[in-house]
Parts: sequence; structure tokens; C-alpha cells
Amino acid sequence: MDSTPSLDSLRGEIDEIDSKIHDLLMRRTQVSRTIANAKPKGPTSFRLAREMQVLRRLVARHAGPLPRAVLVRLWREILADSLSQQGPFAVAAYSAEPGSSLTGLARDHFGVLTPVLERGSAVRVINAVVEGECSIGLLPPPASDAPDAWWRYLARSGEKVPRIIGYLPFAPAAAPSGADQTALVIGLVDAEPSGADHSFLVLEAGSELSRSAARSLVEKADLPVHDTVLWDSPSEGYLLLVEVADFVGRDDPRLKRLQENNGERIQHCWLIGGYPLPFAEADLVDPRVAAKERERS
Ligand SMILES: C=C(O[C@@H]1C=C(C(=O)O)C=C[C@H]1O)C(=O)O
Repeated sequence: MDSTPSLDSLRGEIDEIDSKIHDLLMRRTQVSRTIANAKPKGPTSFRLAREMQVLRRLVARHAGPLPRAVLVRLWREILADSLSQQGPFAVAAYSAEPGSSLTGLARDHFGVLTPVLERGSAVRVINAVVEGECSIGLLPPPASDAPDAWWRYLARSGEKVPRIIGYLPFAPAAAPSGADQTALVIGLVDAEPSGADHSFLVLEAGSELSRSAARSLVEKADLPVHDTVLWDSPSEGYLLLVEVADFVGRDDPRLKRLQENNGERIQHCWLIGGYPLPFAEADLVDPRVAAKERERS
């Protein structure tokens, strides 16, 4: 006798599962609203490090044929709504020359209902965040040949100075519309440690300081250097952006050491933020693709 359950009974099981998922989603939304009241009041409820921890935990416990990229996409919508339950949330996306728009990336990450406002320059994105028009901003990652070294505007103190708090996409395999783009996220909150992070320092040098010299000064203070970007201008002097392959907090003793050891060469060292490391491609490999590859090899 055929032991396969009938279509009706299988559909009954799906209905039961859907109700449970739905009940849990409604409950999660209520908990998120309660969390909003438990948080210190600030310019935004957005906590990217926590979101990354949520996703990393789910990806690590995942099993079975549902692709991890689908799991992440589902949770991106859930997390985006959860955030908007905690107060108004809008994103300023850099969108200057044709093909440079970070709007697709913003949509992939913050879901279909989050307002995304396009801004035509890095300064306009920064202003949208400083003035509270948008909760966060997306900017192109710094590069040595980039004409606009926007990161230098973050090298100052004060409450209304945005910090770098994230890197997008979190999961390239789950970011179809911004597939070939990357962005840094800025907001008026400090970066928080997620367990696997990079940080950014800006060094203000009194006289010419090469990228390799800066690297060795920073490494001598036990801060592992991932990359450096140089900006020198007659009016602004020598500024170096250093990406550190570790989380660096405001009270990190390595920062103090860096400044104390190099008082003559480095006039100022600014911690301008950091980001949780995104998923590597292998973390989200679709089990079906992986199985096919195993067959082939
Ligand atoms: C619920 C929180 O607020 C936001 C929503 C999150 C969530 O839904 O899991 C996680 C981080 C925050 O961006 C939180 O900070 O825990």
C-alpha cells in the first residue's frame, strides 16, 4: 500500500506550520517593540552588530535543503520591519554618477518598505544623517584613487559626527540588486563589537607620512593593519585612513600606545568606526550547488 500521505493531509500540515510561523512573527514584532523602550534613547535604534549576530547564529544552526541565502533574505525583511517598529527609519543612499547608485544595495538590506532617499554626493549623504533627515547613510568604500575622501569629514569629535557602523552587503549571495556593489554604512552611533569586526582609524600627520610608514607605526602598537588610504592636500595636510583587522573601542589601550609612541609624527588619531565582517561566500553556499560540485569532483 502507498504510504505517501495524501495531498490534503500534507496541505493541512503546511497550514499548521504557516500558522506557527505567523504566530511567532507576530510575537517577535511585539518583543522588538518592547526592546525599543529598554534601549537608551538615541538618534537611531539600528544596531548592525546585533543584527549580524542574529544572522550568524541562524546560519550556523541551519540544516537541510532550504538555501542559506534564502534564510538570510527572509530575515533581512524581518529585521528591517523590526527596526521600523522601533521608530522612523530612512536610509540616505549615495547616488552620484550613473551606475554608482547604492539604492539597490539599500533595498536588498533594508527591505522593500524602508524609505531610501538618493543623495548626489557624499557630503549630502553625511548631512542627511547629521540633520536627522535619515537614520543612516550608505557611502562608497574609500579607495586610494577615489576623488572624494569623505571619511575625512568623520575625523572630528562631537556628538553630531557620524561613525562608520557597517559594510554592505552582509551576504553577497543574498543581495541580488546590489550584487556588484559595496558600501559603508554611517550613523550617529558608535560601532559595537559583533565578534568578528574591522575598525577604521584616521591618522593626522604633521609632515609627509607614507602608507607603508603609517602601517608600521600602527602595527607596532599591536593593531593589525588590513589596508591604508592616503589623502594629502595643501590645506588639510596628510591624512591616512587605516583599516584595522580587529575591533577597536574608544578605550582600547592600543590606541593610547599608538599616540604616545608617535607624538611627533602623528598629531591626532581618530577612531571613526568599524563594521561586522560580512559572510564569506562559502558560508552561504546552496547545499544543492555544493552537492553538485561534490559529484563533479
Ligand atoms: C531588536 C533590536 O533592534 C533592532 C532590531 C533587531 C532585531 O529585530 O533582532 C536587532 C538589532 C536592531 O537593529 C535590538 O537592538 O536587539
